[in-house]
Amino acid sequence: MRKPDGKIVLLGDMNVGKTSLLQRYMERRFPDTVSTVGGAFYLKQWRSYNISIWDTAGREQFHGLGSMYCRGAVAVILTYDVSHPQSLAELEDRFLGLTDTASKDCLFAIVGNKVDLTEEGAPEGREGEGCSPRQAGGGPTSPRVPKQVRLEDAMAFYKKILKYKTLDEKNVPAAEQMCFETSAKTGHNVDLLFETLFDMVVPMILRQRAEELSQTVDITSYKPPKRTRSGCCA
Ligand SMILES: Nc1nc2c(ncn2[C@@H]2O[C@H](COP(=O)(O)OP(=O)(O)OP(=O)(O)O)[C@@H](O)[C@H]2O)c(=O)[nH]1
Ligand SMILES: [Mg+2]
Repeated sequence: MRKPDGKIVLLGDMNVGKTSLLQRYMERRFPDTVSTVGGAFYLKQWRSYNISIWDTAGREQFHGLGSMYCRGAVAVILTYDVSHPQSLAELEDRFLGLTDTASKDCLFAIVGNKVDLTEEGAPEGREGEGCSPRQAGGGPTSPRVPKQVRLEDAMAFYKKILKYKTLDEKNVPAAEQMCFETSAKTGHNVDLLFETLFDMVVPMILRQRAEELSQTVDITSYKPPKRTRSGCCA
């Protein structure tokens, strides 16, 4: 298997729908999930590049693994549940620090999932596609509730991330481009999320490759230093 050219990591509290988002995108379905243990990854070929997408466990007991998964990541998807404000707060309190090991120009996407549960939710055109009978997280008849987390709150968090990373707003994608509301259940905005990120990380992968090449020593042009009689180098 060829080494992946870049790594994208999904982070967020348990139950926000990280595994479901990834399965919706990669397998085009919304199956029952079990709470993730440790982490798992999918490989996605995008143009001529291999991108690994890592699904991590949101459960507190696996927290320590998060920074390991983030090592060298070109993008991190910070996921919350639009019907649970605490899940957005957790991103700042518990998950942002885990991204310190990511690549220095790592991109951040903030994703509010389960928008189908809310009154403003996504159209359910793809409802039922590949769904299993349990349909956890609310079936077609479940009452819709007002959205608990506004997109503006996610955008404010994005700006806090830029501050935390001491990044200049002018040099990074705008909050409007990087904050998404999705539904793994209906598929709303799921392709848009992943494919926007893939397109954004390709130039980063190329830049990283160029940097690696420039750091490679060309041994054919290497000239050994002259030796003096005492055996020291001149
Ligand atoms: N209504 C609705 N339910 C969802 C959606 N995404 C996930 N769920 C449900 O939410 C629950 C948790 O989903 P997971 O994808 O397992 O959540 P997770 O973030 O991977 O959780 P951990 O692995 O424990 O960190 C499951 O019952 C899913 O069916 C969504 O977009 N809408
Ligand atoms: Mg999971």
